[in-house]
Amino acid sequence: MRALDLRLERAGLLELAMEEAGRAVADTVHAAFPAGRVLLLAGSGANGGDAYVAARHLHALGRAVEVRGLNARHPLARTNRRRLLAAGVRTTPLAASPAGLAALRRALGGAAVVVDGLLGTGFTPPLRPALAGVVAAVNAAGRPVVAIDLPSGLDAEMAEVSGDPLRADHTVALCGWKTALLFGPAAHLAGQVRLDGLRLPPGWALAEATATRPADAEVAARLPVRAADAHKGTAGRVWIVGGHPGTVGAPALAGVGALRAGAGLVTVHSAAEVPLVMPELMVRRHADLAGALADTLPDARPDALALGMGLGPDAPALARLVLGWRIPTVLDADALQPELTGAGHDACVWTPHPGEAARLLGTRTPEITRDPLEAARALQARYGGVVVLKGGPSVVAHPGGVQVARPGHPGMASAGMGDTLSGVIAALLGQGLDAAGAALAGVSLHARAGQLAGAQHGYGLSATDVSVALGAAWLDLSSRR
Ligand SMILES: NC(=O)C1=CN([C@@H]2O[C@H](COP(=O)(O)OP(=O)(O)OC[C@H]3O[C@@H](n4cnc5c(N)ncnc54)[C@H](OP(=O)(O)O)[C@@H]3O)[C@@H](O)[C@H]2O)[C@@H](O)CC1
Ligand SMILES: Nc1ncnc2c1ncn2[C@@H]1O[C@H](COP(=O)(O)OP(=O)(O)O)[C@@H](O)[C@H]1O
Repeated sequence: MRALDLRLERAGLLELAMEEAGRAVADTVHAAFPAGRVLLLAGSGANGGDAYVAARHLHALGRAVEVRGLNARHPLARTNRRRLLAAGVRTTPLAASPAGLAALRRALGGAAVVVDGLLGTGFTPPLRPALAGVVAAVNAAGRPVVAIDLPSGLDAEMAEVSGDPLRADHTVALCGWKTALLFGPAAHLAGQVRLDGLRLPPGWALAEATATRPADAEVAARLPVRAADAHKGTAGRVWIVGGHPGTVGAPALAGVGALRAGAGLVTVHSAAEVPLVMPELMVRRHADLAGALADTLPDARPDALALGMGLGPDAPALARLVLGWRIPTVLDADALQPELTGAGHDACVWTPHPGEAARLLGTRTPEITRDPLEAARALQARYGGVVVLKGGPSVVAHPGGVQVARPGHPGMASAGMGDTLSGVIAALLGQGLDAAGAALAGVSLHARAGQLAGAQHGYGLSATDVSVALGAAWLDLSSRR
C-alpha cells in the first residue's frame, strides 16, 4: 500500500477520497458526453472502486449506466459495489472468456461513452492476457473513453509504453500528476487530462504525485519586477560564451534570447566571427578566448553568463574556469560533458536535452526519455546546481524537488530553440532570480512564447520567432500573478 493510501486510511479519508474521485469522473463524463448510455468497466482494485462510485453518481444524474466488473478485491471496491446495488444498479461480471468478450463487445456497441476503471496506479506491467483481451475489445470498439486516474495498462511511473494499453480521450487524474500523464509516448494515450485534487487537505496530493506542475500564478510570482528608475546596468549584465567556426548562430540566438528576456546588457564572447543578428547585442571576438576569460578581473565579470552554445571542444575547460567564478551560470550544449561531474554550484543551471542527458549520465537516450523525472533527479544529484532536462515538457530538478513546466508547441522541435532558452535563463539569473527560479520561469516563458509564436507559424516556427514572442509571453504570464 502506498504512502498516501496509508495516510488517508489512518485519517479515515480513503473512503471520502474515493467518493470524490467517483464524483469527479461522473462530472467529467456528464459534461463531455451529456447523452446516451455510459458503460463503466471496473477492475478489482481501488480504481474499480472509483468506477462504482462514478456509476452511482451518474445514475443519480439520471444517466443510463451499465457496469461490468471483475471480482472486487479492494474492500472499498466491494463497499461501493454494494452501495451501487442499493441505489438500484445491477453490475455484470466482466469475463475474458470468448462468451464474456462477445457480451462486452455488444455492450460497447450500445455505449455512448466508456469509463475505464480497470487499472490505475496499482498496475504492474505486463498486462495479463485476460485483461489484455478486454482492453483490446475496448480499443477496437472506437467508442470515446474516459479513463480514471490513467488509462489501463500504463505504468504510472513510466513515460514509455509496453504492450497495448487502453487509449483514452479524457483522463481524470486523481490527486497528483503521474509520469505517464506528463510525457510522451504514454501521455499520448491519455487524451485530455484533467487533474482533480479530491478536496484533500492541502499538500497531501504531493504524496500521490510523481511530480508537481506549478500553476501559472506560481511561475508569475517569480518573474522580476523592475523599479521605474531601472537602467541597463541594473537590469542584468549577461555574457554569452559560445561559437566555433560552423556553429556561430548558436551564441547569437542565445544573445537574442537574453535581450528579449529583459537583460540590460548582453555581450557575446566568441573565438569565432558571430553574426550581429541584432544590433543591440555586443559581440567580442577573441583570438584567445580562454586567455581573455582567465584575465577578466572580478569586477569586470557579468551578473550572469551562459556558456557552451556552439562552443566546440574547449567548452568543458572554459566551463570549469567560469564555474570557479561562482557567479550565476547556465551550462548548455558543448559544456555538458561528464568530466564536469560534481562541478556545479548553487547558482548554476545545466540545460541538457535527452541526448546530452544520456551523455552526462553515461547511458542511452531511451533510458532518459522513459523516466525523465528520475533522469533529472539523477543529473541534479551528480552535477549539482539546478538541472533543466529539456523536452515537451521540460523538467526542472533542484535540491528542493522536481517540477514539470507546461509544454510549449510542437513547432519548437527545430534547431536553435535550446540556444534561445539558455539566453533566457541567463537573463533571469542576471535580473536576480535564484537558479531554481530562473530555470522554472525561463522554461515557462520559453514554452509560452513557443505557444504564442507557434499559433502564428505552426511547424515553421523558428527560434527567432520564439525570441520575438518572449515579451508577449512575459506580459501574459505576469498578468496571472
Ligand atoms: N491514493 C489515493 O489517494 C486514491 C486512489 N484512488 C484510486 O486507487 C487507484 C489505485 O488502486 P489500487 O492500488 O487498488 O490499484 P488498481 O490500479 O486499482 O489495481 C489493482 C489491481 O490490479 C491488478 N493488476 C495489477 N497488475 C496487473 C497486471 N499486470 N495485469 C492485470 N491485472 C493487474 C491486481 O490484481 P490482482 O493481482 O489482485 O489479481 C490488483 O488487484 C488509483 O489509480 C485511483 O484510481 C482513488 O480511490 C482516490 C484516492
Ligand atoms: N515538441 C516540443 N514541445 C515543446 N517544446 C519543445 C518541443 N521540442 C523541443 N522543445 C523545446 O525546444 C528546445 C530544444 O532544445 P535543444 O534540443 O537544445 O535545441 P538546440 O540545441 O537546437 O538549440 C527545448 O527547450 C525544448 O524544451
